[in-house]
Amino acid sequence: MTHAAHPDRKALARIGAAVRERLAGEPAVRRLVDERAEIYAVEQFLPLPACARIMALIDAVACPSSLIDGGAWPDYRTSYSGDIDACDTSVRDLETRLAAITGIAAACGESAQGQRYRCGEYFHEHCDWFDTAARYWGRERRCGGQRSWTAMVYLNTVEDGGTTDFTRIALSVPPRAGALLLWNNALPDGTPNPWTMHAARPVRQGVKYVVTKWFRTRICQ
Ligand SMILES: O=C(O)CCC(=O)C(=O)O
Ligand SMILES: [Fe+2]
Repeated sequence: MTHAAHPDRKALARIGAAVRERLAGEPAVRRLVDERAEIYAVEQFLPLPACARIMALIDAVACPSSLIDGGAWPDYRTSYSGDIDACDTSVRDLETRLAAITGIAAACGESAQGQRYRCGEYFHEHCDWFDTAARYWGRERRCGGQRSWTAMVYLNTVEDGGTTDFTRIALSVPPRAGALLLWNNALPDGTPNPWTMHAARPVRQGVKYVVTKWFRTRICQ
C-alpha cells in the first residue's frame, strides 16, 4: 500500500513523535524491549480503589463483546465489554491520567471501554488499527479517524492466563493490577505497524478486567 492510501498518515506521524517525546521524559514509563513496536508499561498507574470501582462499573454494563466488522468469525472475541459510565469520578480520573501521560486530550479518543474475561475467554490476535478499505471506515473517518495509540489498564492481577501477547514479536505481558500498557499503533512514518498484532490469551484461572482507551487522530464527536 502506498503512503497516500493511509488517510491520516501525516497526523499520526506527528502524534507519534509528540507522545514519544513526552514518554521519554516520564521516569515511571518503561519501554518494552523491541525495536519494531513502541510499547510502554507503567506499573501502579491506577490506584487499587479506582481499579475496584471500575471493575464494578464493568460488571454493571458488560455484554458479549462485539467486533467492528460484525461477526465474520463468531468466536473471535469471547469476552464481555461495555462503555463504562463516563461521568463516574473514577472514570473521569482515569481519563485525566491518560491524557496527562500521553498528552492526547480525552476527547481525541473513544470513550473508555471496560472488558471482562472469565475463565476460558479470550480475544484472538488482531491489530487495533482500522481497515480503511472496510465499509465502516466512512463513519470512523468522520468520527475521529484512525486509531493512534492504545492505552489499556489492567484492573486486577489474574491467577493464571489472560496475558496480552504481541504475537509477531513474542512479547507476553501478564495482567498486574493497576498497570498501564500503552502502544503506538503506527510506525514513526504514520503507517500501520503490523508488529503491534496482539491477542488476549484465555484466562485459565480467575477473572480478568481491563479498561481500554483507543486514542484517535482527531476529536471524536
Ligand atoms: O485484554 C487484552 O489483553 C487485550 C485487549 C485488546 O486487544 C483490545 O481490546 O483491543
Ligand atoms: Fe486490541
